[in-house]
Amino acid sequence: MFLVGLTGGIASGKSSVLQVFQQLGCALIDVDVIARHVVQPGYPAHRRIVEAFGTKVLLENGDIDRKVLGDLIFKQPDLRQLLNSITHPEIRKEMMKQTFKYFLQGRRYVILDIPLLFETKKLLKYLKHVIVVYCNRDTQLVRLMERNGLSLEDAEARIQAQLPLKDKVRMANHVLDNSGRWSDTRRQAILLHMQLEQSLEYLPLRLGMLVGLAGIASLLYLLARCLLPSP
Ligand SMILES: Nc1ncnc2c1ncn2[C@@H]1O[C@H](COP(=O)(O)OP(=O)(O)OP(=O)(O)O)[C@@H](O)[C@H]1O
Repeated sequence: MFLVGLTGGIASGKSSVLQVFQQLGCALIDVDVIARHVVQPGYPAHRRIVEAFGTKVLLENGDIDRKVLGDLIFKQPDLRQLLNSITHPEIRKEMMKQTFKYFLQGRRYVILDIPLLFETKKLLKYLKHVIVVYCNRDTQLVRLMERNGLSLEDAEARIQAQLPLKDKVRMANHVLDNSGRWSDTRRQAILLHMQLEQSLEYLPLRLGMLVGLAGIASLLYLLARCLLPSP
């Protein structure tokens, strides 16, 4: 099995593209979903966030108020770092669990949806391929304003807070251009899936695992022969 990162810019079309991969039956790990999961009440990250930021970041039902927390960290990088230091280790643990589950299922590749892959860089070393969902800046701006009901100024500020999409494109192995019609993007995603599914890059890890298991089985057999009395 090998890991494929999927990233892009805000409102560039990552979630839409992921839905195509999902419809094709691909194994997906959605880092945003995990990030929401690990801060639910009762989880260690929830307790540590309340200790660090106070009860003002809580909704009445005890959930984290993502809007309040998001506004807080958007303007203060040191608070963003503090939040990351609480949530990232928990997110990584859950990602490893899900990756292992897919490995046991015999999947050839797994797509990890990591919106800020190039900004944080932490997971890059584990990825065999990186897909960037690109769209030109004007299209991105319009889609973001429409989807989030933002003013031009606010939408620009949010795009500005991320690495420019053009730089991400330069660091990608595969670029899905989502500037045009959705049917074009969908076709690009299907072709890429076929290419990844046919790749033999899943073999080294699978063979390594088989060799490892065969080694352990032989060792157990030899041990049993030495330790058990012969008939
Ligand atoms: N090719 C397309 N044509 C028209 N609209 C599109 C196209 N692709 C995506 N959209 C729309 O653009 C918006 C942003 O797309 P999407 O939510 O998939 O982006 P995203 O990269 O996941 O965003 P974010 O990271 O901000 O959550 C959505 O409203 C989506 O319906």
